[in-house]
Formats: sequence, C-alpha cells, structure tokens
Amino acid sequence: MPAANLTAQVVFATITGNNEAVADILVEELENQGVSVKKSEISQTEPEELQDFDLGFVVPYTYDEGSLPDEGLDYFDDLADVALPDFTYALAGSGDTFYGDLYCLALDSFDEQFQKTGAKRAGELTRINLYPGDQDREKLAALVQAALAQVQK
Ligand SMILES: Cc1cc2nc3c(=O)[nH]c(=O)nc-3n(C[C@H](O)[C@H](O)[C@H](O)COP(=O)(O)O)c2cc1C
Repeated sequence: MPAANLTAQVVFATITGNNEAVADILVEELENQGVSVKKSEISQTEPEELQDFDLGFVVPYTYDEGSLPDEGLDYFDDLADVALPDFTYALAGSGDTFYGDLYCLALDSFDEQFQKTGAKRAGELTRINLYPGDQDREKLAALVQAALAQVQK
C-alpha cells in the first residue's frame, strides 16, 4: 500500500509544550511521507478512534514518580478494552533524564496497555529529553519509517 493511502492519529499530552513539539515532528514526518494525519489532545480523544486509522502514535509526558498524565487516565484505562488486532502503534515522549529510572516511564505503561489490545508496536520506545532537538528529529523520523514499514508488510 503506498503511504499516500495511509492514515494516522497522533495523540499527545502536554503541560509545558515539549510533547506537543514531539507530536508536531511526528505529524510533519508522516505528512512528508504522504500520510493523512489527525493530531489529537489526549483528554479530547477516545481510544476507539484508533480503529479509524491505519497507524497510531501516543506521545505522553511523564509526571510525579513516573506517573501518567492525569488528563490521560481515562484514555489509558479505556484503551485496554479496545480491540486493535494487528494494528500498528508507536510510542514517543518527552521526559527528563534527571528522573533516572523513572525517565519517560509513561511510555512503558502505554506499551503494556497497548499489548492488551492485540496491537503490535513498531520501533522502540522513543524517549526524548525535554524539548526535541535535531537528533531527536532523526529518531522520530526513524520511528515513522519503522511504523510505515510495519503497516505496509
Ligand atoms: C513535578 C514534575 C515531575 C516530573 N516527573 C518526571 C518523571 O517521573 N519522569 C520523567 O521522565 N520526567 C518527569 N518530569 C519531567 C517532564 O516529563 C518533562 O519536563 C517533560 O518534557 C514535560 O513535557 P511537556 O512539556 O509536554 O509537559 C517531571 C516534571 C515535573 C515538573
């Protein structure tokens, strides 16, 4: 399937803007590949919406002691009950390396939750320290390529 016929949803959570910047890079990289993209703030999004797309990206921040975004808790809980057999998802997010083992832990939590849906992850959990820089853009471009390769298999 040419990428031009594919659709993707990019769901993000942010307080200070770093994760929206990550989401914007993903949107740009996807659109550069001809994918139609819908960007959506997590508290305004139902996980069932993923069923309307070929690919899903979730971009959460991590807060106190490795916690999920508060405003994303409903989305997170409801995600476990959505059937996404063979759906391709990918995860990226900004945290702060200062937090050591808790660095970007929300990505690990979302990965576990997605496993319950039957969806398959593309690429690695893409952890970004604070605001995304040039190297992060390269990592995010690679993540998009991995997701497109998986969905086009
Ligand atoms: C009170 C507080 C707790 C935080 N806890 C974590 C954490 O456990 N792990 C982590 O990686 N980052 C943590 N961070 C850092 C944020 O995740 C990081 O600043 C991120 O870039 C914020 O994303 P946003 O700009 O999209 O809101 C914390 C930040 C604050 C203010």
